Amino acid sequence: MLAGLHKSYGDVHAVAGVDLTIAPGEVVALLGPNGAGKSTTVDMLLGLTKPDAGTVTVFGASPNEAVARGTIGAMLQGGALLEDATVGEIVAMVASLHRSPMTVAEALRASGVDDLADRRCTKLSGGQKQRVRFAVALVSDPDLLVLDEPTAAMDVQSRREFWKSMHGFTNTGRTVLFATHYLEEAENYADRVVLMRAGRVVADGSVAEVTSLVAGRVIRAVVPGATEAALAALPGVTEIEVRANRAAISTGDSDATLRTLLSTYPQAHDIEVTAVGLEGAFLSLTSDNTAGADLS
Ligand SMILES: Nc1ncnc2c1ncn2[C@@H]1O[C@H](COP(=O)(O)OP(=O)(O)OP(=O)(O)O)[C@@H](O)[C@H]1O
Repeated sequence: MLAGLHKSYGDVHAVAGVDLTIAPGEVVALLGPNGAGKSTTVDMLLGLTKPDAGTVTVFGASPNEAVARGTIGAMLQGGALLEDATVGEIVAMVASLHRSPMTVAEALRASGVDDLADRRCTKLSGGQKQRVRFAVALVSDPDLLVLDEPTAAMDVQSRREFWKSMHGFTNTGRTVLFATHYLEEAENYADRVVLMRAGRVVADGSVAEVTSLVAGRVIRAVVPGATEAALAALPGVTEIEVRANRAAISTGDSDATLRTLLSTYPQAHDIEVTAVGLEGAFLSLTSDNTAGADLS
């Protein structure tokens, strides 16, 4: 779907060779630190930005054709809403631009704003505005929904409700690509995670696959008498962090590390071993000294 995409802004190579094929029905989370190139990728997918090189195909058509046919619905960061119109009027106006839209009532219900139909957009909270943008994205009854940080302005409760609405949409077998900074949203709602850094895809797979790219576990313990250098020399250790008197020992082989730790420092206590989660994988794979890893 996205092949060999490149986009530069002056000296900034915002997207530096992205290839991504998304199968119908997949729910894909696009993750990456600020400036990784997520929004630029989304903008090219929607035909809002022209790539310097590479191609974008959406269900066999160009992005502009797909948007015109209503096969893509998009919800962008801070997309403008007509201030003087009511929620119902805005959704109806967008519906009128499409050939086979949902009814306005359906779109409002599916995005959880049916009680706000008569409210003017100036009178909406940030989270409510996001849900109206969601209704606008849904009303064409798209096969692919593209969302750029959809829950950015929402509180915890609104986010939960938003994802409940989304679930109703994805249950019907539609495809979704969403960019997010909330790792738990990727963990909870995506079938697949695409992690970007500096304009490239550095990991692509299920949450379990991406997490397992960062081999290892973290052993936390109080180890009286041990120096940082001595702990770093234990087998399998990749990183050491000591805070107060507690060491966090990252390791690619927690069994070997722990065996040697206990035989060398039998006085070690308060020992905890935890797996590196998606957050650990995210931090490790997007840090400056990491080479790319692609599971696809
Ligand atoms: N219109 C533009 N003009 C100049 N530089 C741009 C433009 N749009 C994006 N960039 C630059 O391209 C790079 C990628 O930006 P992009 O917005 O795609 O990242 P992102 O991953 O979406 O970041 P964020 O998480 O902060 O939204 C950044 O360095 C950004 O400053």
